[in-house]
Amino acid sequence: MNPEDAPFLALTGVTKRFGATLALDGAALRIAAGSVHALLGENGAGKSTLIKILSGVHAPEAGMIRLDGREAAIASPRAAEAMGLRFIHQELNLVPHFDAVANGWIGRRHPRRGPFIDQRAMRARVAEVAARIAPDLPLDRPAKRLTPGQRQMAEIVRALMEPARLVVMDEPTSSLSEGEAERLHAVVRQLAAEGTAVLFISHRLDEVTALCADYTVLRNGRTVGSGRIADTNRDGLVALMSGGSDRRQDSASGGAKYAAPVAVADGSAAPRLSAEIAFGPAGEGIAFEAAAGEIVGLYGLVGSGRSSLLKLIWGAKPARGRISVDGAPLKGGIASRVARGLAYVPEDRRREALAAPLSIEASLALPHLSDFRAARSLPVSSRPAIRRFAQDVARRLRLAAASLQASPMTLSGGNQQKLVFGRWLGRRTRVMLVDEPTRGVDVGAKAEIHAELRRIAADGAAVIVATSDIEELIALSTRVVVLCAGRITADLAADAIDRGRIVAAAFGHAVTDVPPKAA
Ligand SMILES: Nc1ncnc2c1ncn2[C@@H]1O[C@H](COP(=O)(O)OP(=O)(O)OP(=O)(O)O)[C@@H](O)[C@H]1O
Repeated sequence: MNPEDAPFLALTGVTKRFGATLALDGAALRIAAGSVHALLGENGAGKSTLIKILSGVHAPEAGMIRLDGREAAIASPRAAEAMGLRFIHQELNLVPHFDAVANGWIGRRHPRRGPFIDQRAMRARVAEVAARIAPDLPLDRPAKRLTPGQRQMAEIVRALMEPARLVVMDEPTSSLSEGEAERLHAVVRQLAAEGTAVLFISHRLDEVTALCADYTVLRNGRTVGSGRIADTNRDGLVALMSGGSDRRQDSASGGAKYAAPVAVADGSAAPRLSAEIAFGPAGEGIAFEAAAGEIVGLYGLVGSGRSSLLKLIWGAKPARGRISVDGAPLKGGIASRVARGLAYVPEDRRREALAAPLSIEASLALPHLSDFRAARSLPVSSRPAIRRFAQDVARRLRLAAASLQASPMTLSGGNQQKLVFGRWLGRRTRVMLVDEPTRGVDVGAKAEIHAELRRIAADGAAVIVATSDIEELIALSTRVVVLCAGRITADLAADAIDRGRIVAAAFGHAVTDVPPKAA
């Protein structure tokens, strides 16, 4: 930020402790009016905690907040709202059954006509805001039937119903397709041009350097750098975030040795995984295969079926048809699939993976407790074995946790993602199904998760990764399968993987598997 840009909002010396964890340790943040400001830091650095202090959810133990140069107390979310501060959280807060109009008016005084609520005035106000930033948003459709990109827009419309001075967006593009993310970037630029500051949290450094004017980096709860994006670059930001440590090398040395509950390759010629199942809107069917050692990237727009396909193979949804591993059909539910060497990392880590009231340690061991039997014949698990496993996973993925006995809910978002992934490390896996493996995960941990996936494939598993991050898809996959409305529209071998083909296929254009033309 230029010295001449007087910050309209300045936080200094902000400190916040959760039990033994010092989440913020004298952090500072200065935001200029109308600036797009990036808040950066590794998982657990304190970004969400700082946001929650700004939004009046947490009270800091020390520090000062100044608004327009005057000390301000943000005692509650309502106080933050009154100051013109708006928050768009990672887990969106729309009521699923309400449309954009009803959602826009939640918590506000509805316009009245005599004793009645004036529905027409309600709609007109929301339509007026939407016309500025999201003219295509269907205002009368329930939030649950909107795409993730439309839901983001509905949230932003709601945030702008009253004049806003700052809109805070916590990883807003992590579940958006490329086109939707570009649309959101355009809205961010427009807000800034109109004088509204945007505080933008993202682990995608390419988008940060393209979109943001200023940055602040947090590490271990402290502000370790801030300035103009134009005066730095990606490497400079990564060095600030990590403190200069090269985590990739560290993680490569880890190698867990646990009981191998599943016999590996039996030498049969059958593909590691094959599925011929009813699929698609009319149940027309899909045929999908993956070989040992492959990393198959699954790509598709929202509604294409990539997450459903993984759930069917995993057994979380009943499938009609035949799914085989090494030529032998899968029978039974999830437990028998785990015993056959399947592993699954779900997209929605909160709902599907972290709901149980368990410690981090127990939650890591949960999907395959029988691996930790005290003795083969005893149906009880060995706590020391679980502890050793948890400690090793925490070390390999650099899980930032005050204690492995704490609840997973005390972990930062990115560290929760490491937990649901880390569950499957050190096991002999035949088929690894992963949905959005690095959503919300910082750059260093992303490289570690990719390295683990490559190692799992090299050990003989078929790895299938659904991702909406096209850079990740291209970097990680040895083959790319694109789905559109429940049909496979492209199956690209390694030398045919190409961004243009992938995007065309995602929109339903059939693409043939030909190698790209030489330049
Ligand atoms: N309610 C809580 N109880 C205990 N510890 C917490 C709580 N909320 C956050 N923490 C801890 O505070 C630290 C900072 O977490 P925070 O969520 O602010 O990180 P973050 O920078 O937003 O990370 P991410 O990029 O993963 O979202 C972490 O060590 C986290 O485990």
